[in-house]
Amino acid sequence: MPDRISDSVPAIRISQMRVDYESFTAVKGLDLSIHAGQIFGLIGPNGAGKTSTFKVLATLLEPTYGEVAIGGFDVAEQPKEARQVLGYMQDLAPVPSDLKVWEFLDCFAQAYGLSKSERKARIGECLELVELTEKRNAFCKSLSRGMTQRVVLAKSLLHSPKVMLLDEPASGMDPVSRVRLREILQKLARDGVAILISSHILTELSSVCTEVGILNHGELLDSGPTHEVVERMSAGHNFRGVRLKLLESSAELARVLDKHQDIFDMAVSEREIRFKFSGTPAEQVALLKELMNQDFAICSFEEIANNIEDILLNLNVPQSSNASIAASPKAK
Ligand SMILES: Nc1ncnc2c1ncn2[C@@H]1O[C@H](COP(=O)(O)OP(=O)(O)OP(=O)(O)O)[C@@H](O)[C@H]1O
Repeated sequence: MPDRISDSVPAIRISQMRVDYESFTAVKGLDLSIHAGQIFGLIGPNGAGKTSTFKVLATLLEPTYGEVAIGGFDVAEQPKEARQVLGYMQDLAPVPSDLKVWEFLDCFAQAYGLSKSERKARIGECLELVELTEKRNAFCKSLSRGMTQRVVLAKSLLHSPKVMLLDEPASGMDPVSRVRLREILQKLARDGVAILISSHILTELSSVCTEVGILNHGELLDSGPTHEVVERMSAGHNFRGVRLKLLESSAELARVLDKHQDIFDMAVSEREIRFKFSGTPAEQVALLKELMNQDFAICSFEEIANNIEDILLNLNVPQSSNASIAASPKAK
């Protein structure tokens, strides 16, 4: 098959893509271009439309509207060709527990049309890449969740794809596997593979991605080099993020904080409270003194920098009953 990816043809091109589920629009007019060698991180809270976007790119879901091409092949009109250039690692992909690792990989290698000798060599290379060579004869069911994720990654790489789609690949991985994943992605990118990755582990994502995009309610709010996006999204904020940790239930303290006029967007969990504080530094000192004078078991009071995690936190308005929220700074 001719290699259609070049400097002028993006590896992934999404133009005005919309995804509707009956009357609900999950993705609203998305535009995105990702080139060979790029690692692009799609960041967004639950329900932002990340998986819907990945499913369209992986030819598993037709977009309602718009044009989507992988390696120059339109996913709706040339899905077979597109599939040959893409590798898709879905969020927590199941693996058959009664197969050995090499048998599982061999099934997919056969489906990709590799000959017996090619299959053997390629399975060996992919297992080496994900550092699971010694698990070749192990049963899939005996692997940890992190190792299973790495086997799924090896499976997605069997046909040497030019485009990799990884939806939440780090979920379930231990820290060592995550570092390994980062190294593998960087190596693939150096070899010219275009990578689209989504994750909730944002610190991991920002350190590996060349660019990021912030998706919320199906709309791309911003995209570009990571530090530029963080700067733009944080610009004009006249508040600081604060995180309080407690040794006891945070409910009573949350009630006190909720009455404070400079505190908003409060998110409360069992022993932690996060909120935004719009007061001056002197007012922050006064708040801290006031809290210390009361009988709360506060073990830390920490300012959270405006990083990509805060941006996501700002977008992700909690809906659960254990979170109380005020949408904007309270009127003074
Ligand atoms: N088959 C479906 N039918 C109806 N609505 C759906 C369907 N699949 C997804 N949705 C809705 O579309 C929206 C986007 O879902 P999607 O899974 O793409 O988001 P996401 O960013 O991947 O979220 P998460 O991180 O929770 O997986 C959500 O509101 C979801 O409930």
